[in-house]
Amino acid sequence: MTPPEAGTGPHPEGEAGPGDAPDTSPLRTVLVAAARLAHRAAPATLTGWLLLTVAASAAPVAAAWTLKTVIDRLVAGPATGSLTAPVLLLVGCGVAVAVVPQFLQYLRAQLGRAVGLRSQIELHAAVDRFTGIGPYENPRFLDRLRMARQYGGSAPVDAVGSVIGTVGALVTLTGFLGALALLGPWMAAAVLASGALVLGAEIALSRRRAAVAWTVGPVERRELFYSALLTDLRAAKEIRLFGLGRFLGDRMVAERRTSDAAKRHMDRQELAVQAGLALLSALVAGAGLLWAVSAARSGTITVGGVTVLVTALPAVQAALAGVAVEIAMGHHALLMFRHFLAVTGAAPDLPVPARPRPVPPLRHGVEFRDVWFRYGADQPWVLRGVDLVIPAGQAVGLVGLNGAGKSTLVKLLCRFYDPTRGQILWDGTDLRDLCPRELRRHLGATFQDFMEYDLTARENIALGDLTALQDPGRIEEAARVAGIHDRITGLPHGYDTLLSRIFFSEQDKDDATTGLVLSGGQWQRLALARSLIRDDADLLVLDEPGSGLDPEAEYEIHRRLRRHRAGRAGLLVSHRLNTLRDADTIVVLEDGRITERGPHAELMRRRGEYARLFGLQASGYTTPDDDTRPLLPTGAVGTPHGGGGPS
Ligand SMILES: Nc1ncnc2c1ncn2[C@@H]1O[C@H](COP(=O)(O)OP(=O)(O)OP(=O)(O)O)[C@@H](O)[C@H]1O
Repeated sequence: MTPPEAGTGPHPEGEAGPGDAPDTSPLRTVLVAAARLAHRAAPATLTGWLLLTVAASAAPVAAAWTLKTVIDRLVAGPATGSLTAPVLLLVGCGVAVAVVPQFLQYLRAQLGRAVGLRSQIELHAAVDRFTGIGPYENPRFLDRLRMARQYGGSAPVDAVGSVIGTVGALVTLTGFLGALALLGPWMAAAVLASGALVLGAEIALSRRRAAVAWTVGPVERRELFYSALLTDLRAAKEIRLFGLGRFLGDRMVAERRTSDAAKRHMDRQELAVQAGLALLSALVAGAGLLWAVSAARSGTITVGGVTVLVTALPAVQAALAGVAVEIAMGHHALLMFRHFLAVTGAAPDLPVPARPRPVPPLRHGVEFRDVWFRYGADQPWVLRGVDLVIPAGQAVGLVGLNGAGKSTLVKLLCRFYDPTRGQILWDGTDLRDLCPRELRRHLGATFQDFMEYDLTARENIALGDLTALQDPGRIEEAARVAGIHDRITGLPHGYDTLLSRIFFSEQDKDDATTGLVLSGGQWQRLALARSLIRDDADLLVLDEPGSGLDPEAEYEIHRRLRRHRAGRAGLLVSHRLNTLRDADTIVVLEDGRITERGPHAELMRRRGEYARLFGLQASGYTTPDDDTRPLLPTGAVGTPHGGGGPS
């Protein structure tokens, strides 16, 4: 059989996956999306922030002009009018300048919290929409996801804040620039020119900052990986045993040095540009001050005019610099927010029909029809033309060497990926035409790399079907079949014992029973119970369900599972061939191809790969002199017996 030419998935091989598309959406669109997110999160807070900012920005301008009036009236004498109203206005402006920033700070923090929460909800909803697990294996997508999580909450507030800040700065700027233009037009022009320079430089810097953040992303991810390894409990044993602490620590430090070097280079560029701009502003302000003093001496402007100039000059410069910084910050925030939009707006990883067909209870079986699969266009074929039927009510055992493609076949069956070529049919309907969520409700599955949840024993089991949370009977029944019921009832709080090393609350600290941890095999039984809780599952998929169990426990569990499986389809993967011997059909997968199939006895008679592996395993357990009869029950792991057994 020759391999097919191309993929048929939603992202034909070689094309970008979800969230992979380059960042090309116009910044205006990104800004509108950021403002909409902020508005969805806290509309009243956003409006309050905008109004107060305008008020706070107008106050210094009003104060400067009022001060000019007060000084000019003081200099000219009482005949020029009363001082009460302007002084009261001056006091009012002073109070506003002092108090409003505190409220602004509160409103910004409040908006930050609301947007942070909203963005987390929307991000997780977007990720939850992915049907398969392919995106999690795409490093580019993972980087984007990390950026989306990091900036999804803060970037919209920064972006909207920069617009509001710019509006505020423009209010101040217009007021003072008017004063400057009236008193010294050339000075206004010089200040504006230097402001434009600052603005251009800040935007260029912000582009550069965003590019640096994106390039150091993978470096930071590797650093995090090494750092997490160094503090991971599971890694701690090997790290100590093999003396890897220094080696991993050095790698972590090397990655940090690389990212630090890139950031330091960026900081130095920023320092040089900003120091130059600050010097330019200082020179312009100095020249303006000299001119104001000499103009007052010659009587061109009044003393009040000088005060307005002295206030306006730095205020205009500060406002211009403020506008530049706000725009640059907003620009940077928008560039970062694109990652969030790329994730939340990502195309589906696998195609889901607009009107999926209902998933009926399995009546005939699941069929793999000429299934070819590889993880990417540049990867080798993992499954090569697999034809396989798992009939309803029957068990199929799947056997093969490491890397033969067994777990991949299981992943396709759960529709975590679609076949690159060929079809998987549920009672004749392509899995791609069914609703994935509904399909999975018909499956019970235990994976090789099962999860250990830091939750109570009850929750650990009920996660397989949340409706069971209120039904202790179902949880206990699943635990019994998985052979973990007795162990759980012996725990300090029975099914309510927290299985975790994490303290979830302050009270937990004083509870000696918190932090209880099960053995590997016991965790595996819990995972098995989790998949068995779906008592209405039509298809049970067990990928190495007993790899962590002792032989007696595995024998016992397989005996119970046989009863539990009765009437439903099952796909059982195991390297311990003896546990599969009573499957209706055993299938041997070699390098992605099915090379043998049939019941145990027939395969043993055929003396092919299955018989060879079975014999190898059996001879590893017994020697001609061994007498195992009293030690293990009939049919237990490692004591193959019966017709067709190894000779
Ligand atoms: N996410 C992945 N991306 C790329 N290649 C993968 C991925 N997962 C598995 N593979 C490759 O696919 C092949 C089959 O792997 P699979 O896990 O299906 O084998 P298996 O038969 O279950 O092996 P084992 O008995 O060791 O569990 C292997 O060569 C593996 O390297």
